[in-house]
Amino acid sequence: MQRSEEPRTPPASTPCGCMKPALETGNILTEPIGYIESCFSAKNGTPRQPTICSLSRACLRIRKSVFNNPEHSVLGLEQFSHVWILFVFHKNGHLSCKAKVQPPRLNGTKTGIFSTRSPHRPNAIGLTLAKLDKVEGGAIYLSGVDMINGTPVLDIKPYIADYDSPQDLVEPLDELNFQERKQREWPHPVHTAGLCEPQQGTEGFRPQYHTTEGNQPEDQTAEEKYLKDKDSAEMKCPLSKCRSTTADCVLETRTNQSSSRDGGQIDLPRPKEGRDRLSVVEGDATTQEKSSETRHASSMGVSSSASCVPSWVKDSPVTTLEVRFTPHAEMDLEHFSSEDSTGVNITSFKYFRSVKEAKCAIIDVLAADPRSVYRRKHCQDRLFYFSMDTAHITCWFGDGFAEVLRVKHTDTIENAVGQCSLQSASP
Ligand SMILES: C[S@@+](CC[C@H](N)C(=O)[O-])C[C@H]1O[C@@H](n2cnc3c(N)ncnc32)[C@H](O)[C@@H]1O
Repeated sequence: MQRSEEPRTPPASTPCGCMKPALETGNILTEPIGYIESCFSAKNGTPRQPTICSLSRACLRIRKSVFNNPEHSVLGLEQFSHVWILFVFHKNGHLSCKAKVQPPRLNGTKTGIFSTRSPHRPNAIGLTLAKLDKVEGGAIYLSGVDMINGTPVLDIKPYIADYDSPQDLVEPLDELNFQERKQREWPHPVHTAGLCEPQQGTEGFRPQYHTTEGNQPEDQTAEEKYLKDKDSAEMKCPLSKCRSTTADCVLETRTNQSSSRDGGQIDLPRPKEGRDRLSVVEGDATTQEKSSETRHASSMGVSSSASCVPSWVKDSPVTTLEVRFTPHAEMDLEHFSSEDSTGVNITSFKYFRSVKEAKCAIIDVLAADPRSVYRRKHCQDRLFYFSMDTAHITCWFGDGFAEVLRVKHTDTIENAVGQCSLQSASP
């Protein structure tokens, strides 16, 4: 990482001479709330994002050193379907990072670190949205993860679509809107009271297009927010194809979330009530507010509640691969399943529930091409190995496909390695 003129750690004392507590300077000593137990033992072959492999499972046990009664800390969490996980990329190998990186999806082209999800960042912190399968005591069972076994977890937070997900997914910014956004002048700095405010840099500036009218989510009642969001979602969606589906999406989200909220402070209307309510609100909304919102949205090319991504994320130059299994590999996989004395089918997997699941997970991982850019470009003829659960997979890549050659139990691999080292150690 390059050194800048500024000290890396902000001074601990303020202009008035008083000492700033570590928290105020952004220096916090973290303590993992737990460590991930996951089906991935190494970085190689671990999905780059949680959405790649929905069958990748993990468990997080809240440590007793953090809370005497870990189960108290996860009370109510079971009512949510997904959770954000903040974790440390503890296997980065080094703490350095570069300002520009080559994300695998860009296949060699560089872009700024902060426009990527690269693990090699100034603070090696990862963020994953995982599916919450169940909560048992102080243990949280997850699926759709991209973290390796032993990953230290700093925090978990419930995923709340209303807060965390812009409702309308739109196409990438077209060139015209992109240029317009680049040239757009930012408003004057917003000065906040207090002696200890940041003095320089872009802190304190707010891009206009992020400013929304009215209250922040936390200040609103659930109903206000429901009605406003619903209203604006319908109004702002710039794509006609979104327009027809937005209402149902929004209602669906709320239907799904209503059970979770019943346990909390927020009480949302039931779907039917929601629909009835909707028509009333549409009539209530002031034309003035609507038109200014619409104008603002169209000047940006996107609505203020919409999200957009660059085309390299959406349509990566790296193609999805076809995944094949040799007959040998198919046979290997079958060996993971057997019948116990009572005729019940059992598997020797820890996380997968069947051979079929394991096969699906392997396909998901390989279809996304898990190779690094370097490997993709310079080591095409080399075998690729990775582990998932108790399976050690050997494969190779051809033009547009990946072929699984062998699937062995990790125990047999470890035994073989152990025997080799014993042999080489013997005189
Ligand atoms: C591209 S990162 C994305 C992680 C997270 N979803 C994010 O956006 O911050 C995912 C990759 O990080 C690597 N990884 C996972 N757990 C790690 C750990 N504990 N230490 C270092 N690298 C890790 C794996 O190679 C995985 O493919």
